[in-house]
Amino acid sequence: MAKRSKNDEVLDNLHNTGITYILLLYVTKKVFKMPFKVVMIRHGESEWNKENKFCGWFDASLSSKGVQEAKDAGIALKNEGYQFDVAYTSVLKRANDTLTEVLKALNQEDLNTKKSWRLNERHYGKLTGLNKAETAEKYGDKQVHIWRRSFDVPPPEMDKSHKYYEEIAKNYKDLSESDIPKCESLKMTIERALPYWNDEIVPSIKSGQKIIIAAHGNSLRGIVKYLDNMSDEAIMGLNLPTGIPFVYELDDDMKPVVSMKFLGDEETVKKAMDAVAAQGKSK
Ligand SMILES: O=C(O)[C@@H](COP(=O)(O)O)OP(=O)(O)O
Repeated sequence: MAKRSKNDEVLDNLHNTGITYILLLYVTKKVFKMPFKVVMIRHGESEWNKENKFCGWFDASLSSKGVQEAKDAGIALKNEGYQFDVAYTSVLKRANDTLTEVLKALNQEDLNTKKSWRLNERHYGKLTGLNKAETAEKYGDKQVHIWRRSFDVPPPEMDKSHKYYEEIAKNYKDLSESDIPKCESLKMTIERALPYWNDEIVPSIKSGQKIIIAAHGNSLRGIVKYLDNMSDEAIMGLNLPTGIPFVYELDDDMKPVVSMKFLGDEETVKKAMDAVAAQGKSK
């Protein structure tokens, strides 16, 4: 029999420890019915949130307030003892930079991070770059509410002559032209985000990895609608605040045991949600 080296023994031990760990995790979860915890966060305030502009796939940076919100979110998570095994985010700077600040606060700057355009904000089409309150003055509060919050009415399409078309398209050279939306309703956003949730994120949750998702108002509303099985009407009333993490606890079938528990006091969260709702109203 070939002589086994010290390295072989160390590798065997590591392997066995890994298997024992996974088995223990599985048994503990089964016996004590421990749910899986998932943290989600909408990015901190962006420059375009600050200017109250429809942003969508435009790659706006965080405002200084947004950077601070992200740092505070990291501290709140740290105080609750959170550590993660993998992070998921969109390909947009405002979500990436929020995640970076959160991970810095957790001393986890080098965390395995996966980015996908499927977690991007919904594409706001022709509305991209317009001020939300001015658009409400022009088209009426009701129409803007439909564009912002209806389930399946998309905003008007962005064509190639749009001011921001090139600036957005240059970042998606790897996507086929048919994959780049011209506009998206929440329904269309869910249709492209859910395959990523089911094929990439769910297997990672089920394997016991602790995960955080840093994304956007509407890509997260889409995931929340799906998880909580919310009706098309109910989702219209949900406005996610910037930079406040929220936690889901999911059972083995990925059904929520605890839904959307914010790491922040109730009044602050409510105020921030009301402020997001008001962004689409004429002054
Ligand atoms: O695209 C945008 O303007 C906002 C959401 O806008 P509303 O749907 O709340 O108007 O997206 P985010 O700041 O989360 O990336």
